[in-house]
Amino acid sequence: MASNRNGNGSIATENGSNGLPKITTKKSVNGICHDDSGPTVNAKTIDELHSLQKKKSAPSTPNTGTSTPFAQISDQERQKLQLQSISASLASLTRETGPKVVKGDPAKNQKVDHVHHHHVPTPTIAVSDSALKFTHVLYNLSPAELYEQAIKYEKGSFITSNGAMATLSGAKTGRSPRDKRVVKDKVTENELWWGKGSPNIEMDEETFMVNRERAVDYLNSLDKVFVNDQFLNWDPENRIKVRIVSARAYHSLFMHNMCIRPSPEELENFGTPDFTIYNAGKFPCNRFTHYMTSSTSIDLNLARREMVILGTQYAGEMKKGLFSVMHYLMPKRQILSLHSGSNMGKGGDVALFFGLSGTGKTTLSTDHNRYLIGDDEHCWSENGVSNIEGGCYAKCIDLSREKEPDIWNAIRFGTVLENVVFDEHTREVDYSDKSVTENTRAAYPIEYIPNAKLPCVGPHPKNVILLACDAFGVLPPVSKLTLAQTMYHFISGYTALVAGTEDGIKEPQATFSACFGAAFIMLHPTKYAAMLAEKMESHGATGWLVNTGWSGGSYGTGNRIKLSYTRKIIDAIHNGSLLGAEYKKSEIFGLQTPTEVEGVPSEILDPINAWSDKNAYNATLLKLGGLFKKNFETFTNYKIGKGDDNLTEEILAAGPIF
Ligand SMILES: Nc1ncnc2c1ncn2[C@@H]1O[C@H](COP(=O)(O)OP(=O)(O)OP(=O)(O)O)[C@@H](O)[C@H]1O
Ligand SMILES: O=C([O-])CC(=O)C(=O)O
Ligand SMILES: [Ca+2]
Ligand SMILES: [Mn+2]
Repeated sequence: MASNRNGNGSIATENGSNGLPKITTKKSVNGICHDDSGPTVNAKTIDELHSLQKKKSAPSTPNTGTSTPFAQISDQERQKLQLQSISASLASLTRETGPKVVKGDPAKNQKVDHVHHHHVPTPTIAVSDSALKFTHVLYNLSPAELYEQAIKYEKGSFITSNGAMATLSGAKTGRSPRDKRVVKDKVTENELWWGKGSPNIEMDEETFMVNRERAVDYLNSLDKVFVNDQFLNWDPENRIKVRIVSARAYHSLFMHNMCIRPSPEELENFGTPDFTIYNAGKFPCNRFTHYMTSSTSIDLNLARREMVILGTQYAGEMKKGLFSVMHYLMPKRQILSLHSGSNMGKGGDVALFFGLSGTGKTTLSTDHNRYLIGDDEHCWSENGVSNIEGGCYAKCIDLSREKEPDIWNAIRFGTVLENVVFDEHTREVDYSDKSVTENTRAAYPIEYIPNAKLPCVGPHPKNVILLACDAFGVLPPVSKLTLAQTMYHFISGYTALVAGTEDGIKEPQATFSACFGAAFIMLHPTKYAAMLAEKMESHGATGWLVNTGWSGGSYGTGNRIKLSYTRKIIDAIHNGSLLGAEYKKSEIFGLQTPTEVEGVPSEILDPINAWSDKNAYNATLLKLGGLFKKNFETFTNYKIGKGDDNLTEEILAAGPIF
């Protein structure tokens, strides 16, 4: 039983007189007793040990060349300018002083030496508590740092078994389109789309400033705020610099993942942002303020290049708010902004996937056999397509490893998992659980998808796929479109909205949303449609309508078309085989429907065959046709494109006829 550690030479045992091992210690050479002989730690105190654990981040890239305005300045000077810029973002516009802005975590109790504060001698009467206060800025933290912040300070933040960070977005688990307002001024009054059908609900400049000050005051009242400086758009000529000021590590990590991440060098030379978001999250707007109809307000001021968020913590609001900004800025440069996914085949063929929320943009653009350019927001310029974002935002309700392996594997360290339910002990996520919401989401950097195309740009699209999740179950699983039909369906933007993404919608229902994203467009839909028609025509792209919704009956009776069938249909579009298939023309909608698609049962290709009640099918088809017609009435007075009226007339004739 006696143990021997003679190999170490410090303790030897032998049986003593009482039967117990007798402990003898071997005298060491210098007379000092060691309890181990391994290498010792290079610290004399615990504090010293802790300081050894963290080494300074790699210093910013060496200053070579003189091309940048910052090239000649010292590190200290650059830090000062950066802090000055953030301080300017956070400055109150109604008070002359405060808060003082300092970089770093307040919990670390560092000495506040590099304070930036304009030293205007102020009469004592103007001194306020807010002027005396420090706001700590957590600037472009890393995912690991943001995890620690979230877990320490934000209730509902947990690490799941796959390494992702689970968070709760609070009372709002989807966007609030009825609370999104745009400042109507001399310029935007004429430039933007206002009135019926438009997402742009007006507010005035004065009210915007009231809300802005409310958000800034709230953010400054906190011990610390998060600031992200990042980019939008992978097209280097049309890149936009954005700054996001927020109250939560969750929001900072979400935007870290969703926007394009600057390199350390790009961050050094960031300068002044082109657009700033003030996200006050849970802090509500004031119902006594003009225009406010709830405690939530998302306010866009294009002249000031600012957005204010009050009373919602749903992170998608920031992503889609910036998308609206791009829908304004890009068309001014003759660039088309698109609510679409995009991927590219090995041979360089690019496809666009349009569709409203939940129709399959992310699911179908994430394709193991193709390069992912992006899953949700793109630009189409003279040079081809470019992703606006640096990450993906996938729905994860009922997510399965088998059906969506790349998305499944992208959920790991660094990924934000919104509103999912997990086992309290194992921390394994149950993707089928809708207890918090149906709209559970994963936000991950695009490089988490193994075949992401980096940089996220590609040549001109060959196929333009319009996705509709038809809850009526009467649209064919796939049809080939003429250019006029493509425009008709693009302007209509039909789907059966799947529950959850827009706050308050619980059941699928037929929805029309112009350009497959009326909630985000800023100009009249026909402006985007004309640009799309022009681009598709000059680059010879083919339009397709794919129903990712119901077959064999409406929602409730039929079933959603199997994802594996839809994937086969998409494959046949990509590889060109569907272009040469045999087609027949459908009733009412006049859609060209193939009679065969490899890997898909032919009886579902003509939807009537999948319905047992043919009369019900015909009645439902007519009903949907009527809804399309009625929706299109608002567009009949608009002309599309320049020159003659041919395209406009063709588009009007490309809808259902009965
Ligand atoms: N036949 C099908 N085709 C596509 N998606 C399907 C199909 N059947 C079921 N689904 C499911 O529908 C959902 C499609 O959601 P997806 O995230 O792709 O939407 P999205 O168009 O990207 O929306 P958003 O703009 O809100 O991000 C996924 O959960 C997917 O698993
Ligand atoms: O904005 C969101 O919350 C999700 C999304 O992508 C969309 O609705 O199109
Ligand atoms: Ca998506
Ligand atoms: Mn989207």
